[in-house]
Amino acid sequence: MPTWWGKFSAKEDKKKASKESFIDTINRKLKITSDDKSTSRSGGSRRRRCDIVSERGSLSRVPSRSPSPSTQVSRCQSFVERPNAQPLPLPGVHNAGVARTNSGINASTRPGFDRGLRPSLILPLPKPGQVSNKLDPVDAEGDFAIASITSDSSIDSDDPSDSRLLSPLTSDYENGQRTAGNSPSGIKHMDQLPVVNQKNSKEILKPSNISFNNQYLSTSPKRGTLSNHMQNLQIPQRSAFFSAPDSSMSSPSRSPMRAFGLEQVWNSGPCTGKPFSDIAFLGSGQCSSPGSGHNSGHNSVGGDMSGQLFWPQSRCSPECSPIPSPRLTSPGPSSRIHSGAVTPLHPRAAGAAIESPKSRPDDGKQQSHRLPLPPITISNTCPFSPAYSAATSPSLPRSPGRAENPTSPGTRWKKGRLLGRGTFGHVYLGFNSESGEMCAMKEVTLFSDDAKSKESAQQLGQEIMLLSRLRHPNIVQYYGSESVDDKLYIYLEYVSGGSIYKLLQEYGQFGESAIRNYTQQILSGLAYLHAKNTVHRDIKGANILVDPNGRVKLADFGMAKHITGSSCPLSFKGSPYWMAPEVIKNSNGCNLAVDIWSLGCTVLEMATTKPPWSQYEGVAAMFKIGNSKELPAIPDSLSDEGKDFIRQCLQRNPLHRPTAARLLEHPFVKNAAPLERPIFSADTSDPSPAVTNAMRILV
Ligand SMILES: Nc1ncnc2c1ncn2[C@@H]1O[C@H](COP(=O)(O)OP(=O)(O)OP(=O)(O)O)[C@@H](O)[C@H]1O
Repeated sequence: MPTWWGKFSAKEDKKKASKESFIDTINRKLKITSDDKSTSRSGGSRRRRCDIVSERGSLSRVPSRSPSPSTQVSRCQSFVERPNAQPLPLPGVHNAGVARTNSGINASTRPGFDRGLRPSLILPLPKPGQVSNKLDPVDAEGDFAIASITSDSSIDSDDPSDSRLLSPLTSDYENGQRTAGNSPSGIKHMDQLPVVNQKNSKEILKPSNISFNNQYLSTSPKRGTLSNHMQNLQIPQRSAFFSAPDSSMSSPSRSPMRAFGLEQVWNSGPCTGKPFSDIAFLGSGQCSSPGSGHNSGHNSVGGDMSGQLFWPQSRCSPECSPIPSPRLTSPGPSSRIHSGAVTPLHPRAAGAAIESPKSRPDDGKQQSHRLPLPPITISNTCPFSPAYSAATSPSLPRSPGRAENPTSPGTRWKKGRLLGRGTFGHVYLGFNSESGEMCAMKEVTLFSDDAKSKESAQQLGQEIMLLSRLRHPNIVQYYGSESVDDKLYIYLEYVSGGSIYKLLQEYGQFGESAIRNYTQQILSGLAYLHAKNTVHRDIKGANILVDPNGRVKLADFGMAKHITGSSCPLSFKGSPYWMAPEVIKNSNGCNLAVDIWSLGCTVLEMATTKPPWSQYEGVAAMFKIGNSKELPAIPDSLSDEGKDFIRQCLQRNPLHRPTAARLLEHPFVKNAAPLERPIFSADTSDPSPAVTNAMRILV
């Protein structure tokens, strides 16, 4: 006769079996080594010291940060790329340790998986001659573009194939890109990027000798010219140890939500109460505001899932927020899941960190490639003006042919205040004193003695590779890059309004009109991207920037991937709350459709300030996304069109999700009214109603 206990046990067993099944799925995907973890932890504290120094040297206001007991950082990790997976612990086993707050439990004291997760995969550093006989520009480029050691999809690194896929919209920008050139004056190709010196593990990266497994890469869209551009940059062959986003070696990234490993899942808050971690990669800032547009990078909590799978309970202002860093309290929405080791602070880190943010000394330059000139602003930049044309880019890199000011690039762009911190480094405002123009300078410090740095270099290379091929008003424009000492600078279009995430934190949820408009612009960017067979894989509020005119720009292409097949094995990448179920479950699907799911989450984020299922934490959230058949709650305040749009995006079967181009026809975005912005007439005899009203009040 069954007892109450027997019934309870049966029920529990059933639940457990369900969880185990889900966990097994994750387990197959996530395989990380404890070595990485310990490295990351030890690196974390050092990283903090570095940041302190760095922040002192910066003119930017820097948010105060409390010490984080957790230092583990990880980067996106594909499950399938971890051949030596450790078995996942069952959720129930560790639930006792679940805590949302910073418990102070650190890696060394945390019981459980650390001991069980012995390093099972130690990837060797590349040897100088390792792949010298495998030089294949196509593959090399592909490696950079795919950055996946497991993907079946081949990389179509040249754009001719892309052009065949271009929509009319795409073509406009593609043409623009080609006529203007991918390499505006002074823009540094990948072949000019710093090279990881593999000969001496202690040696700082020198621009002249960066090599990624002796393969070369060029951002040039023309393969035929690769050889002419590949003097310096060498990239890893496929499956080499530093295939950035998909590599089994985690990136030093700080952004927590992009990638994660099993260990992180189970050592995360829900399981252990482990607080959020910092990332120890030099140059990667300790942002305090998750996803905030300024000085926060986005949130980037370190790699542990505790930092990745908690929705922030408190919000921080973008700069110098008095609120404790979300790293300590929550991972922030833009966190990516990470796995693997954290780069320890390089001995030279402090020196590098204390440099003046005001300007870069020219005498330290290893290379003096001509920098791209600041963008030329052209008229009609307001996307909401009736005359706005999608084919009109607000800013274009100057013509490569311009010969003015052939001096060192450092004399043109001066590093200004800190705009934000991301996975790979700090983003500063760049100012050209000659022209008065601005850009966003992403600064990354590269060291050769750390696998994560190398992986970061590769991932940045991928981002550069992808971005340099894109030209669209709703995608942040890449201007170029250069190396200075052991730093790599990437120059991007400056988008001053910050991220959607930051705006949501500061001003609350958006009205439907703004949501429609922003969604329409995001979709335009996605339709362009998808037409080029490129999937962003990290669409979320924190990665979408807004300029003062309300123009929306997709940013942060560190997770993006160019695919040629109709589908390829999905990598476990992204930010969990925005991650499509098929990604969590690692089932086959249409890769491009993962962005559509994330877009649906982002629409919900704009409407509620939070992504769906943010009420769940850690594994529970992933379980919900991956296994539940439910739709997340859609606010009643949204119109029926809005609700339908979200439902279309959040279809669990990726094949059922409409394409971005199709969604542009959805009434929710098709009927989007341009945001009103009063344009004052120069004729003072006819003041606008707003001015009249203000004068009336004053009188
Ligand atoms: N073009 C830009 N204009 C203005 N601010 C920017 C720009 N690019 C980045 N930022 C700021 O810097 C922060 C970090 O940038 P970004 O997200 O590109 O870095 P990342 O290292 O790729 O981040 P992640 O941690 O998501 O990988 C952003 O949140 C934003 O605040």
